[in-house]
Amino acid sequence: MTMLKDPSVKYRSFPQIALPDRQWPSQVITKAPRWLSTDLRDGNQALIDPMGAEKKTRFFDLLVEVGLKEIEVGFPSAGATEYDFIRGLVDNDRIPEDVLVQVLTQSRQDLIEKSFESLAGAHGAIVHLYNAVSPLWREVVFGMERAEVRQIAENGAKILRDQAAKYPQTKWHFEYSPETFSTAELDFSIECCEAVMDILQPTPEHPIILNLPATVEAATPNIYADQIEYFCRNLPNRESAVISLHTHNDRGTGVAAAELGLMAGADRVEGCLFGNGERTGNCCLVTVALNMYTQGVDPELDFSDIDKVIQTVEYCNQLKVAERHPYGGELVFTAFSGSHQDAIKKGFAAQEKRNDQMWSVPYLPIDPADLGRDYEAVIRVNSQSGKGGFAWVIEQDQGLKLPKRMQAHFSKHVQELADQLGRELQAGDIWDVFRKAYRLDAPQRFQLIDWDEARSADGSRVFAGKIGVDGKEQSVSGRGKGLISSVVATLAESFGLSIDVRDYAEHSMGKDSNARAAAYVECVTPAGQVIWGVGIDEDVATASVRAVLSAANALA
Ligand SMILES: CC(=O)SCCNC(=O)CCNC(=O)[C@H](O)C(C)(C)COP(=O)(O)OP(=O)(O)OC[C@H]1O[C@@H](n2cnc3c(N)ncnc32)[C@H](O)[C@@H]1OP(=O)(O)O
Ligand SMILES: CC(C)C(=O)C(=O)O
Ligand SMILES: [Mg+2]
Repeated sequence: MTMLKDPSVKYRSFPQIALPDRQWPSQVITKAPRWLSTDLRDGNQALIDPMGAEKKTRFFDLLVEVGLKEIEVGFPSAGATEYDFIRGLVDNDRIPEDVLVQVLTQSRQDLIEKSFESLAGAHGAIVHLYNAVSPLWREVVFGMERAEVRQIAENGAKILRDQAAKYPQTKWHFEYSPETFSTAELDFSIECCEAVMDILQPTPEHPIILNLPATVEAATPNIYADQIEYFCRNLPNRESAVISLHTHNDRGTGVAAAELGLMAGADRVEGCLFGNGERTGNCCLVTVALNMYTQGVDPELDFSDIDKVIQTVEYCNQLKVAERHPYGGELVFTAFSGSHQDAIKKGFAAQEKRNDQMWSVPYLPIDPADLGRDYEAVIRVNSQSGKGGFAWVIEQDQGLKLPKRMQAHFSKHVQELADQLGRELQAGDIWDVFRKAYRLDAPQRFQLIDWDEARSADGSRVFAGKIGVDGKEQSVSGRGKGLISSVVATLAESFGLSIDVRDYAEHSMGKDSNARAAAYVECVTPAGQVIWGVGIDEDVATASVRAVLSAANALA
């Protein structure tokens, strides 16, 4: 088998929805929807090894901590593991007052009874009934016509109603999913939902949740939005229903579909953290929530320690969160490439200068600190990196703020090593290159031992130093207009070294009393060779003497 030249002989395009006056494209998401996590149900049913009680409990606690108020905790009729976990939550009083747990059931008497039994005694709970409604499922799975499929829903709804009456100590809520909604005829989905509503008699005060799944994502997300808007506009007694979205990610647009579905009038979103779930997964709740957050809308979910969330999710699912997963992936705030690094570095500097709260840094749609991430990993270095990146790393790692022109000079050294090693460079690698490139480690030909300075009546300065020259101490001196020029003069007079200082910069490293200073000199030889020297010392003046000697050592 190979891919077909004409796939239309095998696959049909999805038909457009007749909704010429659609309103959703001009809507904006301005508030958080109701969220439901189905990690412990849809997510769990898709795992290689479904969670046991210990993992489910950890996940449940995490969801509560993140702020989920509706949590689908399982499929109680699936077996003892599920049932016991859910009963345990109730019996051990693990469900906070403001949290509703939800369970899923097929429309079968024994399964529904088991589901109610699992939750009886909870302060409140949602029982979620589903049956597939689309033509393929009707034909292949049920072998039924429309009316018979609607009857499945009606039968289930009646059992829900009767079971709820049997356990009056719990405040029951009902959810109905016309499973495969997105591939079904809209009028038939509405017909089934209406039939269920007729039996369960929801009111605006006690509405039913109608969950409209893209069980298998089959079209572009605008089609799903059209379907949701059409459904909302044509459902009788709309005000007695909470419209819920349940998207899957088969085409990679589960999040987009949920967002457009909200614009189309939905009230609630079902999904999983980091998009676990059947096949390509459910809509990722973290992404939808943080997309909202980066538009200035409070999602009412807290991901301020996202790494902790990931740790628990990975442990419970035994699946890794991908490195490039929106917001959570290990690499999503990391730039390796030079032009991105340059822009980010400038962005941080501009942000600091502006000193206001508005976030506006190139290539970073969100402040990593809001998610509990530090800035260390924002720039990482390999052969694709540029001077801004190297300078950032050395500033973060060593507190050295290289002058702009020196960054370009240093860059050549780092690039050479990156190409040579063909791997990412760690901060330690870059610091090694720096020390070597600017001759910071002994032995060097000229080594500063001690120095002093005197001022003459004419304002000139006399540098008097003890310098180790090839390991032997030598007393030398020279006169200049300032400290640096007097050291340059000393080098010329005592060793015949001729250099011109073209640029000089210094800064303190750190703020406390142990702070050191760094000095940088850009020198030119009579032959036009450009040399950078670096000096680091507790004393700023000594740092500049060292910087000149570091340059001189390049000529030694
Ligand atoms: C889109 C979704 O995610 S739906 C949720 C899916 N999740 C799960 O299935 C996980 C938990 N499921 C289970 O543990 C089991 O499937 C159980 C306990 C629910 C049922 O087990 P079993 O009855 O042994 O098997 P199975 O699931 O194959 O049942 C298939 C039968 O249910 C029928 N069925 C399927 N869905 C429904 C439904 N929503 N309502 C009523 N009957 C249904 C099928 O038509 C089929 O009937 P048939 O035997 O007459 O052909
Ligand atoms: C049971 C339903 C809601 C489901 O998971 C789906 O259709 O994807
Ligand atoms: Mg699903």
